[in-house]
Amino acid sequence: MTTTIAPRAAATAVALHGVSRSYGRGSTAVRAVDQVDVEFRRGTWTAVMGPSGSGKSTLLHLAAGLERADSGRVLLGDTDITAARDEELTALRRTRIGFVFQSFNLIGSLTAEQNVALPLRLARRRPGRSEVRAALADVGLADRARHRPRELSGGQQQRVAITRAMVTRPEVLFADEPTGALDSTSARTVLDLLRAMADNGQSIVMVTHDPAAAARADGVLFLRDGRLVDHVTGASAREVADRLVDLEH
Ligand SMILES: Nc1ncnc2c1ncn2[C@@H]1O[C@H](COP(=O)(O)OP(=O)(O)OP(=O)(O)O)[C@@H](O)[C@H]1O
Repeated sequence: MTTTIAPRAAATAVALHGVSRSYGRGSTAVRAVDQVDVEFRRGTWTAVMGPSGSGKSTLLHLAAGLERADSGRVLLGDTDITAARDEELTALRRTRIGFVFQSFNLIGSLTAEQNVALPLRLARRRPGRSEVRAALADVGLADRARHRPRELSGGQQQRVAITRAMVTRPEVLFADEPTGALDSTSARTVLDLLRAMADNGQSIVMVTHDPAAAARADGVLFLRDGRLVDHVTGASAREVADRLVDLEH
């Protein structure tokens, strides 16, 4: 009989070890992320919060391989992405990572289904229309497949953007303020979708300013001045808001 022991890294979707990133030089240098150690566990949804300029977006970009660390190591599963060459990083971002933005970043001249099919085309896969339609139907947009972004509400556009990010079945979905441009009803629809995805085992890392959004995640990390200062699980929106106010003073 063979016993398979899962490697330790299998439980970790993304890990940052001693990661730092500065911008500028000399007296104007800013240490946006300062010696951060964190592990994002597979199948969990983590919110990243902190005052403005605390390094949230930089941390997200480093974890997603959109920016390179000055020092330290970033591991996606057991792949050290800090050691990856540019073309490896590009390939990895196309296949193993999904990213959604506050401003949706859909291509205005393409329909919803063409936007969703794009990552498959970039990964040189011929997208089947039924696969794309089914993915849109899963997020309640079966009847919007032929619409262009300007013909969709903000919440619908963000659901298309999430579907596009997920179509390659990435190991981790990164989201930078995914509800920042939405009214509260649309925001709730998007958060419900992210919650359902996490409940299905999707790893999600999300930057947000909204305590109500953070409270939907499994855990919340708090940054201040580029450093990780706290981690809470099971906190209510009020508790998250209170913690944030503490950090801003
Ligand atoms: N490309 C850049 N060039 C120079 N400085 C930068 C750059 N990107 C970020 N910074 C600086 O790094 C620090 C962290 O920025 P970052 O955008 O990561 O913070 P944040 O917590 O996401 O902020 P916000 O909540 O306002 O979006 C800030 O002081 C910012 O001015």
